Amino acid sequence: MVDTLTELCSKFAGLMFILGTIQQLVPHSFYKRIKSLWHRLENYFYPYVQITIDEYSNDKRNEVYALIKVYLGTKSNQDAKYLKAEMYKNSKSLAVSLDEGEEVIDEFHGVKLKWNSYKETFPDNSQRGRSQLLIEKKCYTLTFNKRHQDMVTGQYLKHVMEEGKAIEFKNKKQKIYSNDNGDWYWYGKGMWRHINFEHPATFDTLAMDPKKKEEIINDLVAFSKGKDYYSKVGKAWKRGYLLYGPPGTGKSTMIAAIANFLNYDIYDLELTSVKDNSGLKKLLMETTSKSIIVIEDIDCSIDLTGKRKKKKKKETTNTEEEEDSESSAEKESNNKESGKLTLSGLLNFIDGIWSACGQERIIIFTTNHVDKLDPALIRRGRMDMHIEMSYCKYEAFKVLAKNYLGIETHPLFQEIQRLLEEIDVSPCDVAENLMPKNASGMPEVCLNKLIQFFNRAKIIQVLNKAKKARLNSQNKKFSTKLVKTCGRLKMLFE
Ligand SMILES: Nc1ncnc2c1ncn2[C@@H]1O[C@H](COP(=O)(O)OP(=O)(O)OP(=O)(O)O)[C@@H](O)[C@H]1O
Ligand SMILES: [Mg+2]
Repeated sequence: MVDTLTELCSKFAGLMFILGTIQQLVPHSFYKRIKSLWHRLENYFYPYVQITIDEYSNDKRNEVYALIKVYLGTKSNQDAKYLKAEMYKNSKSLAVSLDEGEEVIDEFHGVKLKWNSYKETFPDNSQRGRSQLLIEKKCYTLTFNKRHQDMVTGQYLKHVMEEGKAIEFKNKKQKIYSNDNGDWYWYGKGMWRHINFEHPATFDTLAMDPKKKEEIINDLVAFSKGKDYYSKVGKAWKRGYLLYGPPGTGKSTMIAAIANFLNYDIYDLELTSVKDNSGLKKLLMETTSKSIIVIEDIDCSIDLTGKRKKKKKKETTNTEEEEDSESSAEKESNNKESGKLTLSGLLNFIDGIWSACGQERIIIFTTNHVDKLDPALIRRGRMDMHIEMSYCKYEAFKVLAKNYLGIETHPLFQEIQRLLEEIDVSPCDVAENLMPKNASGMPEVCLNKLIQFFNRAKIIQVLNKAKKARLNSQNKKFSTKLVKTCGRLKMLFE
């Protein structure tokens, strides 16, 4: 097909020249007839249209050209002989593209489309007098049959752009941003500074109940594919997750796993560095789509409950929904009066009208004390999914054993399972004990070390319970003795 096309092109270029000559020799009416006949012939013999996409348009890099380049890089493997490989600054992997002079045939809905890559060089006339420089002009051409013009301009080019964007997004290096500007080694201007995000956590390495994990993954997939759904129901395309649980249970690790799963950037929002509500709004406006905004340890970041508590005292009969929304006048006076960050400012940040200034965003709060948080902050709709990160149970232990020791079963697993049912230990502690100190005797050595750790933890937990029980004891003399004994025993085991 391609050879025939090229041949036809050169023949018709010759015929165009003949037509030009005829125009000068014959009367105008006769020429018009010839021309109309010519068009019919042309459509019959050469029914093709060509679209050219230049690398630069109005002296600016043409984004369409860049996306086509990315798209054709994935199509070129079968047809083209000469390819180029380049490493871009913010890309995770090498980008392959068509070399100049190459061509690729793409197929869309059964229609064949021909792409060509060209490069022209010509002298730069603006540099008169000096040794002349050469200017390079690159472009792609897309050639297809005229009868598919609507499909190509309506659907195919849109498809190329979307695919190009998706490939570009998959290859981009993730970044983590911070508003804590005290750290000089972060890059960038404006309110956020960034560095590359290279955390290795994934859902495969995250130790937790497999059912819960699957539920979270499904939720994330539904969210990332939910563009049409969100616009259909009229909701801003964002989702809130509250991660709560004791220290070392994997809340921060989960955030890294989510970011890696979706390939999103992270905005680590340090509330103590935010001056006031308008500062928070500005920060929000500087975040991009496809990102995760994280507020870690929300319970101890800042005292956000004061104002609301006062308000709650005033109101006795309102519903929760009414409690959430302060009247705008009251809000304004609150902000002006204090000139600082308030709970209503944070609520507006999460789901006020400004929160829709970017799309496809996830907001995550983490806390060790979920009961300390203002209910308005974490109500469903704001924090859509509440995820408890709990102490390590047997299923989670198996994931850690696989990650750290590369084993899926072992005779000592039974003992470990029994102990895990009796004690509360964080995955962080289990992981620490599974880390081999040297290569000898693995994995036996590590598992035995873990069992010892569990036994110690069990005794400490029993002693702690006994200590607490003293409070309820009527016999003061006995309880004081018990506390002393517990304290001594605890010291032996810690
Ligand atoms: N569920 C888990 N799966 C895999 N590794 C975990 C898990 N929980 C903890 N770890 C390990 O323990 C370390 C600490 O975990 P992490 O920082 O995620 O805990 P956290 O819940 O955020 O704790 P904190 O409440 O103190 O912030 C991690 O580096 C990771 O190696
Ligand atoms: Mg953490």
